[in-house]
Amino acid sequence: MITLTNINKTLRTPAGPWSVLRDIELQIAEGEFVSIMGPSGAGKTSLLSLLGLLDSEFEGDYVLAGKSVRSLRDAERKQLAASAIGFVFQHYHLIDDLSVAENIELPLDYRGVPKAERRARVNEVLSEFELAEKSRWYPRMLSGGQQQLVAVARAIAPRPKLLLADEPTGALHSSQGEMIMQVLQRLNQAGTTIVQVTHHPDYAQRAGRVLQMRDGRLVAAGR
Ligand SMILES: Nc1ncnc2c1ncn2[C@@H]1O[C@H](COP(=O)(O)OP(=O)(O)OP(=O)(O)O)[C@@H](O)[C@H]1O
Repeated sequence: MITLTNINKTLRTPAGPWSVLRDIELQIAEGEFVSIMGPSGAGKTSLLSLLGLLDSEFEGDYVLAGKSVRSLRDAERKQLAASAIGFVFQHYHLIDDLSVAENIELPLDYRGVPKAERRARVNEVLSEFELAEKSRWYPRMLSGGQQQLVAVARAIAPRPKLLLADEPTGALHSSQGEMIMQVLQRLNQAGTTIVQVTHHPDYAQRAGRVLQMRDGRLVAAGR
C-alpha cells in the first residue's frame, strides 16, 4: 500500500539546513499494523505527515495505493487523502466552534456520506468511546484526554483504508489507552492499514512490526 524510496527532507532553520528525514526506505503492505518509535525530534511526526499527504515538500518517491504522490495535482492529492486516510494529530486539531458530534461528523460530510448514515456513525463512535453524553459539548469543555478520544473517533468514523495516528494514547489514562489500542487492533483485523507513532513500548508491540527512528533515519525494524 505504501512504498517510500530514498526519502529526504531538509528544512531551513536560522542555524542553517536541518535534515528531518534521511534516506528513508519503507514498504508497508495493505492490512499491516506498524508502530514507529524513537526519541523526541527523531522525525516520527514528519514521517507521518508525509505519509498522510499533509506534506509534499520532500525528495524521493512516495507511492500510495499504486499512485506516485508526486505526479498528483493538488486537488487529486487532497481527494486521495480525504477518501482514503484518517489522521489522528498529536495535538488533536479539533475545531473549537464545532461541538464534539459536529467535529466527528465533518469528515463524513466531506466524503459525501448521507445525513442519516452520518448521524448513525457519529452515535456509534460516541458510544464506543463513552462520549455520548458530551456530544453537544465544545472541545474546550473537555479534558485533554477526552479531546484525544474525540480526535481518534473523528479519524476512524469515515472508516479510512489507512489510519495514521500520532501518539493516539499520549494524554490518556491507561484504561482509555487500552480501549484505543483495542479499537485499533479491531480495525486492523477488519482490514485497515495502521501506522501509529508511540512512546509506549507495550502499545508499540500490539502492531505486527515496530520501526525505530533516530536523527531522521529508520534505524531498525523489529518484529
Ligand atoms: N517546521 C519546522 N521547522 C524547523 N524544524 C522543524 C520543523 N518541524 C520539525 N522540525 C524539526 O524536525 C525534527 C523532527 O521533528 P518531528 O516533530 O518529526 O519529531 P518527532 O520524532 O515526532 O518528535 P516528538 O516525539 O517530540 O513528537 C526536530 O528536530 C524538529 O525540531
